[in-house]
Amino acid sequence: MEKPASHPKIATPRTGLLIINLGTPEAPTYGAVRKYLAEFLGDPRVIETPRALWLPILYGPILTFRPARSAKAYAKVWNREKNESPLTTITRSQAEKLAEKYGDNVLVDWAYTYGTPSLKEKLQAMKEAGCNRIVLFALFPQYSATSTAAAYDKAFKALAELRWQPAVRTVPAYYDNADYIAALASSVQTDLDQLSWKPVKLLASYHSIPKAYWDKGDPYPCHCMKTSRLLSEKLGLNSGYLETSFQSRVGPAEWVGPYTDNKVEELVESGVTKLAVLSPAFASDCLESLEEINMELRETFLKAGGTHFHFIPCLNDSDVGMTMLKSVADQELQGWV
Ligand SMILES: C=CC1=C(C)c2cc3[nH]c(cc4nc(cc5[nH]c(cc1n2)c(C)c5CCC(=O)O)C(CCC(=O)O)=C4C)c(C)c3C=C
Ligand SMILES: [Fe+2]
Ligand SMILES: [Fe+2]
Repeated sequence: MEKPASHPKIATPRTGLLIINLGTPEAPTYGAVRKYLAEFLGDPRVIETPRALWLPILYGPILTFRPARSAKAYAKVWNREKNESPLTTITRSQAEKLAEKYGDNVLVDWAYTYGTPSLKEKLQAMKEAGCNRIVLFALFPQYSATSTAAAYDKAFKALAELRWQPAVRTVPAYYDNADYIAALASSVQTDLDQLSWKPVKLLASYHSIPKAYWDKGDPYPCHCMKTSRLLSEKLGLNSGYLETSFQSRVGPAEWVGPYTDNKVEELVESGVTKLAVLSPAFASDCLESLEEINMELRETFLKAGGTHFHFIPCLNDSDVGMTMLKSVADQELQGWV
């Protein structure tokens, strides 16, 4: 048999853990947001409309008008000190804290489905660092084709370009994982204990998806409902104290409801003046929690007649959050470390 001209380099074998978040623009500017939205909204996992119909709309009105509006929103929450999006600050910190927890046993890194650092560059770097086994961990607690599958699809596309692929495992959604529910419950309890007032209601607001995707079998809304139910049970709340709603809808089509802004107005009408809101669909605070909930929704609630509003931050890089993320990752690392 003919031998190759030279053998491929063989690094010391290692196991890698790549945490994946959605992605974010590189600057709160029209150009940077346009670039980010073009990649994100160009993904058929996110917008399923046939390309021939969707692309003229995307590259016409959407990418002409939306970047300005979104850039303004990003500017309100931008991390000025580090000149980066809050999603980047938090996701990086989550990866650093996981790396500390695993020490030399696992090479931990992070990447985005859309934008930079990309899955392609990080998978390539991990392979070059000797990772012959890689666990991909999409941080979305509830599964959706639009978030979880989109992330893993992008990773597999990058792997398809490698001649010598690592062995790969993917972390499943953890919407009902006991450690996730316990971490959420602990963060809610800690926050509520620090308030000088008691909320009349607790609202769990999840990012929505188009209703048609649910009708076609995306389990995301069911996962959200289950997270809410388990959280309510874990906290020992009276039935109906924790309500669930969906935010961040885009465009005129029907999305899964009830819509958070309508829900909040209804709550005020029914006499709820003190409200606490959490965002269990995000592992890390982002534009949708920091601006849409903590700024816009707060204003909606107060304008409608509410008196007290509190936003409970996402688990982020908190101690309970990091212990939970490690426990979820550990399940897929079994036998590899
Ligand atoms: C239009 C289709 C969209 C679907 C479907 C969708 C699903 C979805 N998104 C997240 C998580 C995040 N989305 C974020 C921002 C964001 N989402 C959309 C659209 C869809 N999302 C847009 C256009 C944007 C950008 C902001 C805007 O212009 O309004 C973010 C925040 C990112 C950040 O930079 O901070 C997150 C996180 C999930 C979990 C999900 C499905 C379950
Ligand atoms: Fe989104
Ligand atoms: Fe939004």
